[in-house]
Amino acid sequence: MGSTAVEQDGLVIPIINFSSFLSGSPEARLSAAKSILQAFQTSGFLYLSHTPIPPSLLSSVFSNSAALFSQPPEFKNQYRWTTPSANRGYSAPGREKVTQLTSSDDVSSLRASAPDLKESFEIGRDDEAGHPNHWPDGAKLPDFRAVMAEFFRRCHELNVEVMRAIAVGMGLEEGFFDTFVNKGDNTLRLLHYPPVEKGRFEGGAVRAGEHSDYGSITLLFQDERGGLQVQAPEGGFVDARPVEGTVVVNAGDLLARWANEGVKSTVHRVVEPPAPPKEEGVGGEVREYPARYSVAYFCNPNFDSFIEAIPGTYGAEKGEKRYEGIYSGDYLVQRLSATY
Ligand SMILES: O=C(O)CCC(=O)C(=O)O
Ligand SMILES: [Fe+2]
Repeated sequence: MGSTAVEQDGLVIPIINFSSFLSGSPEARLSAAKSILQAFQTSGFLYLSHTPIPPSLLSSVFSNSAALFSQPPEFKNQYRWTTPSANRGYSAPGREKVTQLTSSDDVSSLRASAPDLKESFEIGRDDEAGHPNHWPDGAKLPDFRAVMAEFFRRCHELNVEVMRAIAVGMGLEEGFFDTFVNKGDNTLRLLHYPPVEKGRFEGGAVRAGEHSDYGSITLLFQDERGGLQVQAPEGGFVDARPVEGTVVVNAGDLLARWANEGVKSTVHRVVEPPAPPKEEGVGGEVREYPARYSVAYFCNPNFDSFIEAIPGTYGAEKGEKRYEGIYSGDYLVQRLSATY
C-alpha cells in the first residue's frame, strides 16, 4: 500500500496514502488505520501522502510565512510571543530553546551557549477567550490572516481524521477521540531558519535542538532543504528527508502518556542539511547554507480534557496505568514554561 521514507539503523518511517483511510474500501481503511497506528507504536513518525490539504493553500502558507519573516525586526517585534498560556506571536532568533531539559535554569544556560538558529511565529485558535492572535498589519501582509486561518482549519480537520485512524487501529469506536479534539486547541507555528555559515554548524550549532513534541500529534510541512533528523533506537540521528506531497506526522509526549506509553514520542532535531547544493561557495566548497522554512501544526487534546490512559492500553498483559490523569491545558503550560 505504501513505501518507506526512512529505513536506517533500526528506524523505519513509512509513507502511508491517507486517501485509503478517508475514502478506501472498508478493508483498505482498516489496513491504513493499522499501518498508521503501527508507525506511531514503533518509530513514532510517519509520512502521509494524499491528504485533503490543498497544495495551493500550502504554497500560500509558505509564501506568506516568508513575507512575514522578511519584515524588519521592529515590525516583527510588535507581535511578540508573551506567555506560555497565550502561546501566540513572534519569537526572535535565540528566544526559544527546544530541549529535553525541564528546568528553566538549565534551559537558560543552554540557550546562552547554543541558541537555536531560528525564528518563529505562533498562531492559535482564533476564538479562544483572553488570548487573541497577534495578526500582523494587513496593510503590509494583506493575505496573511485569511490564509493562516484557512490552513489552521484544514489542519484541524486532518488532525481529527488522524485521531480517527488511531482509534480504528486500536479497535476503538472510530469517534472515540472526537470529543477530545473537537475544539482545535492547536498551535500553528511558522518557522524560519535563516542562512547559516558552514563554520557555525561545524562549531556545533543547530537549527533546532533535540526534543520531543509536547502535545498529541504534530503535522510537519517542510520545504525541500532537509535537515530534519529523527533519533533511531540505538541513539544515533537519521535524516528524515522531505518527500514531495507528504506531511510528516509524529506523536508527542501527551499522546504517548495517553496511550500508556504504547505510542512513541520520538526525539528529533534540525541540523545542517544532508546534501548541500554544489553550486555555492569557492571551488564547490559550501560556505553558507540557504534559509529553510517549515510549518508545524501542533495538535493537542482540548485544554479542558482530562487525559488518562486510553481504554485497551492498560490491564492484563499491558500492565498498570503508568501516569496519573492530567488536564491537557495544565500539562502543556507546564511543558511550555520550561522552554521559553
Ligand atoms: O522545522 C522542522 O522541520 C521541525 C521543527 C520541530 O521539530 C518543532 O518545531 O517542534
Ligand atoms: Fe518538533
